[in-house]
Amino acid sequence: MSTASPSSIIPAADWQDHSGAFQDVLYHKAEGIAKITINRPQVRNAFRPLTVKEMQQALADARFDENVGVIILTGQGDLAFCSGGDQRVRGDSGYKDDQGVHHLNVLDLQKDIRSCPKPVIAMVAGYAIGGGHVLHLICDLSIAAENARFGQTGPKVGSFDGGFGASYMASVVGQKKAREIWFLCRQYNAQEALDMGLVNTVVPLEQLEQETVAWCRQILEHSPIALRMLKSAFNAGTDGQAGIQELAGNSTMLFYMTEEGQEGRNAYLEKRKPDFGKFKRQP
Ligand SMILES: CC(C)(COP(=O)(O)OP(=O)(O)OC[C@H]1O[C@@H](n2cnc3c(N)ncnc32)[C@H](O)[C@@H]1OP(=O)(O)O)[C@@H](O)C(=O)NCCC(=O)NCCSC(=O)CCC(=O)c1ccccc1C(=O)O
Repeated sequence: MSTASPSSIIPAADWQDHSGAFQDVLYHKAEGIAKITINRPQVRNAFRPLTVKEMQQALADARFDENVGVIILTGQGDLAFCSGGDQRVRGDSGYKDDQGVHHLNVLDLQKDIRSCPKPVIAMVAGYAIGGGHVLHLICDLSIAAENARFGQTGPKVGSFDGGFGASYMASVVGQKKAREIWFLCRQYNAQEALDMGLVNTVVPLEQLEQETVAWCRQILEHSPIALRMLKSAFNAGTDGQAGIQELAGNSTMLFYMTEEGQEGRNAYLEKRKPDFGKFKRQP
């Protein structure tokens, strides 16, 4: 079983361990909150293909667990949220797994986070750099500790994220700032990140989880369907056809839940003509 290294962040919930056989990830649940923690502090929580695969598995579990309403994504320890792809296993066309197969599977994880119908909150202590910065960026909310530092390194290390990392970043911080972040590869402190709208709030390191869990508890008081619709509505504006598909899929789900939608199914199964005449045409 995975173990956690010491941290000065005060635990804020009675977390139950669901890490199972995960090697690179810790996975906990409490009070309707799922917490996915990248557990590779020795490399500032850089991800390798296995890390990403386990994060996808944990995220899928959280998505399909009816008792979970909100998901926290974080990194183990005080020093880093995530420092991006593990450069030690970077091959010539992606990141190598134990079999030597090359992956860029963090792109799949990004899509999973965007399309998860539950709010995903990045809880950031220390560095969120490179692909790690993109991970926090694409979360619905980001809560930063005072020691958080943000930035891209792609053009320095021979990489770039031309997907969410470019266009979605520009929609969050503006075109000029996004180009500055990528072209100059500077690091930004938590206050600077707050000022440019990259994070929602900044708190002392020790209080990071308390604040994040307080936000989760407040979200959990609210309508799951309203939250789901809002997330997909926000994504529809930024995530292209995939974003529109999510919003449309949620509309279909809501229609299935109506008597009118069910009349079509029932009529088919009962081999009769559907009676849609009994339903009002709303103005
Ligand atoms: C994060 C740092 C700024 C932290 O600095 P510091 O606190 O001084 O610690 P260090 O002494 O540098 O690091 C400690 C220890 O960790 C190792 N380490 C840190 N980061 C990595 C890493 N990313 N890979 C491998 N190892 C790492 C470091 O070497 C040290 O080990 P020792 O054994 O003690 O030497 C600083 O560490 C730093 O700048 N790190 C590198 C950041 C970086 O450039 N990351 C990669 C960016 S590229 C990327 O993430 C691509 C991701 C991707 O898969 C992708 C693919 C396709 C499209 C888009 C993407 C995408 O961007 O998402």
